[in-house]
Amino acid sequence: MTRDSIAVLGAGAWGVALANVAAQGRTRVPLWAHDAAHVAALEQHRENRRHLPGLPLACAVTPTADLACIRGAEIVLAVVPAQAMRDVARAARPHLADGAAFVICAKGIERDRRRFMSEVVAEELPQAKPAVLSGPSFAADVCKGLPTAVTLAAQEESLAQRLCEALSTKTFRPYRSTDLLGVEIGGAAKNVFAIAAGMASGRELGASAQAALIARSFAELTRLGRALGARSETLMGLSGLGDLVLTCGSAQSRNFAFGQRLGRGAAAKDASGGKLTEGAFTAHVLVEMAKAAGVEMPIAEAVDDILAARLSVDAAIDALLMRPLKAES
Ligand SMILES: NC(=O)C1=CN([C@@H]2O[C@H](COP(=O)(O)OP(=O)(O)OC[C@H]3O[C@@H](n4cnc5c(N)ncnc54)[C@H](OP(=O)(O)O)[C@@H]3O)[C@@H](O)[C@H]2O)C=CC1
Ligand SMILES: O=C(CO)COP(=O)(O)O
Repeated sequence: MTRDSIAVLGAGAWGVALANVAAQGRTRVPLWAHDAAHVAALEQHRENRRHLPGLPLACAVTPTADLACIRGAEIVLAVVPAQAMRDVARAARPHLADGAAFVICAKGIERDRRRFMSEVVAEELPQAKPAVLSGPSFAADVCKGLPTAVTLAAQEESLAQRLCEALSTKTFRPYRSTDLLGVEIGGAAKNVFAIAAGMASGRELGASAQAALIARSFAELTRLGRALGARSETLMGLSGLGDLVLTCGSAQSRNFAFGQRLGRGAAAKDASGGKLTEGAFTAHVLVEMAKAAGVEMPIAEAVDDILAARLSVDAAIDALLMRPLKAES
């Protein structure tokens, strides 16, 4: 049986990790990067020294700066930062085959137009079948072949199943879903909550506070997800609770590490360490969406207020602790 052909857009840490997954059982996996110098470096070193040092590209992975590399691909994995997804999807439009699966692997919400990634793809790539891959999965873990499970959602269950088959390996295990929005909400929101968890760690608030923050973050995520039509089992699954627990509990997460630096007193503009922190881009639009849906998200709001310098970390902690006592929900 021939396997579906796969091309990957975006050659950062996650793009490389997923290209290596796709390379298993395939002889050629194009890996597109927007920067020709980056492509030359990938070809020369056979690794991404900036974003994923020490973890080599699989032999079948072919770096290229030519977007036409997606021509003929049955599955395209879109692994660029969320705020770049629209431009990349638009540029991909003339090259993408009719009916190809366009799998969103970014975790975030478009700030300017307040759109989920699946909405961006629907607007820019009418010929594509959108899908979403998300869940607890650090790129380095996946590249090292450590066991990982994710959710892979498409509108048609048969497509979700086909995508799971195309991407599963001995150690990378996708579970299928048809709840695209639920998967997207979990992936986008957990990055914002990971910043909050990192701040608590940076302020040394203790393990009890850390657990409370994760549980109350999950309550916020669930409230918003339900209001927007996500399914409970999705929110409680790998892409919701699973990724929230991973990202809020590990300094391996860039969002958590960013929050930790904020908690230790760094200014927001200096706290990323030069790394992509999707939660910082998503916090405000997430809060706006919650307000529009009439959903309370005090932890997400605190993160947004701190990032916009409307509130200090200590004032945000005090404000959260002084909220009126209420029933747990
Ligand atoms: N890393 C991980 O473990 C995981 C990441 N993700 C998600 O995957 C997405 C990508 O993250 P990740 O790969 O880790 O990030 P990285 O920062 O490692 O890589 C991002 C890549 O995208 C490139 N890029 C930046 N702007 C554009 C643009 N306008 N057009 C095309 N390419 C661009 C960057 O190039 P340059 O270096 O030139 O800026 C870089 O190669 C994020 O949404 C993240 O949340 C999801 C699961 C796991
Ligand atoms: O999404 C991730 C793990 O599932 C990666 O998290 P960070 O972007 O915070 O590093």
